[in-house]
Amino acid sequence: MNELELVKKAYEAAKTQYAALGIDTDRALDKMKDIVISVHCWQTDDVGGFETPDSSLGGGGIQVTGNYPGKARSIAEMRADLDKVFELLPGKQRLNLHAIYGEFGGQKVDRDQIEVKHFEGWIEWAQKYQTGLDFNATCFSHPLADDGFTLSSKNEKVRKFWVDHVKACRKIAAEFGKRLGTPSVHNLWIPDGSKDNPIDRAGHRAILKKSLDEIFSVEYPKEHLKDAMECKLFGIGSEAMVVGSHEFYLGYTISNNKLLCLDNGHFHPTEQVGDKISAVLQFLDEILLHVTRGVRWDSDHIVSLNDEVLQIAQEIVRNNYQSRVNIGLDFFDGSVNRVGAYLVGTRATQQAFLQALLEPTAMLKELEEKDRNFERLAWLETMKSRPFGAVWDYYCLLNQVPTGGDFIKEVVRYEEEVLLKR
Ligand SMILES: C[C@H](O)[C@H](O)[C@@H](O)C(=O)CO
Ligand SMILES: [Mn+2]
Repeated sequence: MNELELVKKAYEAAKTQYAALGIDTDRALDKMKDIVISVHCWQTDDVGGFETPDSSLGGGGIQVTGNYPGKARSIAEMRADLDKVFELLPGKQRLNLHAIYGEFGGQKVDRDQIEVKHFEGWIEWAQKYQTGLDFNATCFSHPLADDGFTLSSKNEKVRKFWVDHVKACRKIAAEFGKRLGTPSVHNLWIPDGSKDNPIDRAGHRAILKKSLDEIFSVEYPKEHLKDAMECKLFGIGSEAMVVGSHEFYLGYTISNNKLLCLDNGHFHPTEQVGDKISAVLQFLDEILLHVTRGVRWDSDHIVSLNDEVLQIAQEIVRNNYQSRVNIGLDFFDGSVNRVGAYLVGTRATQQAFLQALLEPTAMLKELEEKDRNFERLAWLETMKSRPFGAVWDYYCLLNQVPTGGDFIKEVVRYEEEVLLKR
């Protein structure tokens, strides 16, 4: 029997096993179409950007470690890597850009001056894939971010510069949405915070609120632009206070009908974003997720199929929140093959959703409502050993991408032929 036949045969057996639990595997596979992941561009080059030839991530409380060969050194190399990633991922995904990835033609274009013309190449790239683009202001790796405050700065020149930058970014994102026919999510994360206990937390938060009000005074149609803001507990150098904390942005997004971005590396390690989704969606129309893997801190490790990610997927699927949750990724590991990093992390996220779709939710809920909680737990444990892998492989087969571990040899081949020659 060849590999193709094996995958099909295993799927048929799995389909029968799941059907016995009331789960329609074909329907689950069809529902995977609603799980569109916004793949972040910044794993290709360790969040360096291409504003100048020597650009690198600087400050902002985030860090890339590792010096594995093959980092993208230009937008052309970045697109080649992303093409490889999109070629090997099942389903149709989106791309998430940062402002530092414009094509500036060797000119110094400061952040408050960027325009849609610098991103035409990305619009073309997205048109080729018939997909959407999301966007992020880049309020770090810049001399005017060096003292730790941007939109909440008490220095009016600094504050104004960043207000203008974010305004420019929203304009670009709205144009993406308009031209590509799918709203662009613009996410705002700022590094503002303080290493030691500040006296005037309130002052900085009032300034941030004022800056946001100024930024959002320019309105765009919802079909073109969705505005998200990303909260954080602490960063390196902002251990004592982050201005844009969870409470701050939760309040702001609820009051202003915006999207809250929940990055699962941005909370105390015992807090679960999976638990927060149904809480905040009682008050917000939509949210954005940054799916990542924090190891002891907000370390942005490559996503793996762990309980945390599974809980996020389960909460979305169980509550049918697919249309209200925008799924983004946020990891950057410079210590391994970066194309491989994307494939492991994105596929793990997709697998979490497929597992969630293969759950007998109605039966589990009924057990819970009857207080039969031993049975609820026993079924949850039993589901872990159901033949999920056979359904995943079949999903890959349907999408004409490698099944099982076959993507690994393709990544290794690309490394030998392309990445190691850089
Ligand atoms: C590069 C991203 O904007 C950044 O990782 C942000 O989303 C974040 O999570 C900062 O900690
Ligand atoms: Mn993030």
